[in-house]
Amino acid sequence: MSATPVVIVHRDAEVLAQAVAARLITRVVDVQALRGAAHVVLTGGTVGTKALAAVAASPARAAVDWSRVQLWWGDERFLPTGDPERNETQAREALLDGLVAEGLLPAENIHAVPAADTAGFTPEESAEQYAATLADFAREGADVPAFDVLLLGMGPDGHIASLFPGHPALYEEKRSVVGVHNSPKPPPLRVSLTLPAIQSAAEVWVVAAGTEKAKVTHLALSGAGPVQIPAAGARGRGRSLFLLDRASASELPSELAPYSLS
Ligand SMILES: O=C(O)[C@H](O)[C@@H](O)[C@H](O)[C@H](O)COP(=O)(O)O
Repeated sequence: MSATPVVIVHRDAEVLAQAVAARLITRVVDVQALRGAAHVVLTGGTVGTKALAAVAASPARAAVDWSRVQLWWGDERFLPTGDPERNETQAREALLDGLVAEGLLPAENIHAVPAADTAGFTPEESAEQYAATLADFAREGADVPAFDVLLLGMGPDGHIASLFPGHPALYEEKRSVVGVHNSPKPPPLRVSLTLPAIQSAAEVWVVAAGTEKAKVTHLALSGAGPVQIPAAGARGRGRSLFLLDRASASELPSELAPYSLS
């Protein structure tokens, strides 16, 4: 796990989304120049979805070889296929369906978490199926693919993916994916990558905006434990980034974001 996250603060949520999009395109282009294929883990939430829309609108997206990008999700809301509240549906609308329609992204590169109408009746069944698909693409000896970049939104309580403060999923050490019940953020049933799966990624980027995230951003960056503040466990093997707007960074002491705050 990488040590100290790098904090980058942008003027507002709009600029943040544009900057995340530019950074994502560049990261995928760099990975593809080295290895050809890239594994990208998407997030639900406002900034994450806005960033995908910004990728869709960017002429630089043509620099990516989408046929060699495998797309995953860090978590999913356990709802039927096509439900507008599914993270998959929102990402498809923002970016993925357009890329597929243009013939750039093969539909089979989109690895959605199995929906409530296809996975049987429980989030656990969906989690098991998703874990099996991840394992199919894993490197030898691992249970998930070598994620090149893993995006995470962050809730005002410090949750990332569908890992909520104090929930049993945070203690999971073996499985890569778990079913989640009683989520405080609707809907109550969800499916989530676990911390070990998240922390196996080469790069983990937390994207957050708004004053309601300011307190928890500070806690996540100042030594809190991941059971109390899951975002404190948002660390990649190589690099961890907190990509923020000024509002969410407003309670950070200047030593945590020395150059970006105005
Ligand atoms: O399915 C979800 O709801 C998430 O993936 C969740 O972890 C989200 O990313 C955060 O709650 C931030 O969401 P906002 O950016 O909308 O606050």
